[in-house]
Amino acid sequence: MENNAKETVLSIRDLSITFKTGAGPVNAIRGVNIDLPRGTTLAVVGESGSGKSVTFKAAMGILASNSVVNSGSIVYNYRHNDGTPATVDILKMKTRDIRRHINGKRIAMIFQDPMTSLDPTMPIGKQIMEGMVWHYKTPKQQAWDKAVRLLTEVGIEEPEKRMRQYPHQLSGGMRQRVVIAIALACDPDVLICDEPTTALDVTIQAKILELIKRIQAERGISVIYITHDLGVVAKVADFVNVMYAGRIVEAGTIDEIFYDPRHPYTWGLLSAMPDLDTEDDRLYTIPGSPPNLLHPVPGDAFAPRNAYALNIDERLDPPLFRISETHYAASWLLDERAPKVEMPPELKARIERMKKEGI
Ligand SMILES: Nc1ncnc2c1ncn2[C@@H]1O[C@H](COP(=O)(O)OP(=O)(O)OP(=O)(O)O)[C@@H](O)[C@H]1O
Repeated sequence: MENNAKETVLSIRDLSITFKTGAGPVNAIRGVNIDLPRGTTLAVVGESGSGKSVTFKAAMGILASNSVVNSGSIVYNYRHNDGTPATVDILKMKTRDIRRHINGKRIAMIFQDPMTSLDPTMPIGKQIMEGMVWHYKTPKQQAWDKAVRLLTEVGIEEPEKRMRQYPHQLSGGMRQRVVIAIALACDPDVLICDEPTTALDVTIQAKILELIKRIQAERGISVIYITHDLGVVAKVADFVNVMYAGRIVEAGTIDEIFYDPRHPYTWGLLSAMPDLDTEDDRLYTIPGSPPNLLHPVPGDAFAPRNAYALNIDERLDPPLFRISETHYAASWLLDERAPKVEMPPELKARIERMKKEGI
């Protein structure tokens, strides 16, 4: 979690966001810290409603109009065209400027349902060219040629023909490839993928994950995956941040999170994951549901669902305890005064198996 400006492309600090609703303010993001090391893939994982999407929508200047950013910074380290390094706090920028200079140009986002991010009335080629023309005033022929190259890069055959087609003429997997081509059009250095494969069947899902992985390696870009699916995380991530009720509760490298998880919520997620080979054999489902963030959360938000909760959890939210330079978890179980608690034996056995066979 240490912030090294030289190596970190995106650094979110103390982010707090509230939504104004008829029922009162919803405290959706409650002090989030996330670092994205340059050239790596970071997965942000957690149940629905934990705040994964909202966090990164803030970085894109696309928060809903009833949102209020109470505090925090989103520091983005980039390079000008001539290679000189620059730093900007995105949260200090006007929304208009984020859309002009950041969104779709330096940081691009892919959403889960390609049908909602593609315009059904516009040919595919034009949709890929749009960003280049808007951000860089790229001449039309040049933009066309680049769009054809991008379609080839994302694995679409007969790209010239596809350029003139409409989204409904393509399969779901192809449409997601087009969405990726659009995201790459301005050569971003950060790609945010929000559940990019949930709408796809398993075989196509695997192909899209492979594609994003190849693009990440070839272009050397930094990638953020937002997902509730640890199976996806296992396939793509270098680093993992586990999110619960608007906070990061555990952060570490892929090996630290899968082989040495420390937070009972991470234990729950890993136990609830279907076996990576057999696709079934869930050990456990986390009981209950996340708290309603309309109300203040006293103490640790996970305590009511946590079989290992301590008395202190009801009163005080745990800080992030440091396990290694890259591994942190917010659980009072890590306090030196806490009783020694081990993860459930079934999970331990599963982890031992994963260690032997690879994640
Ligand atoms: N415009 C809004 N008005 C009120 N509440 C909102 C708004 N947008 C998001 N929220 C709330 O913020 C919280 C975080 O939502 P977010 O979409 O980031 O969750 P998520 O972890 O990405 O979940 P999912 O996987 O379902 O997308 C949720 O409780 C959600 O209801």
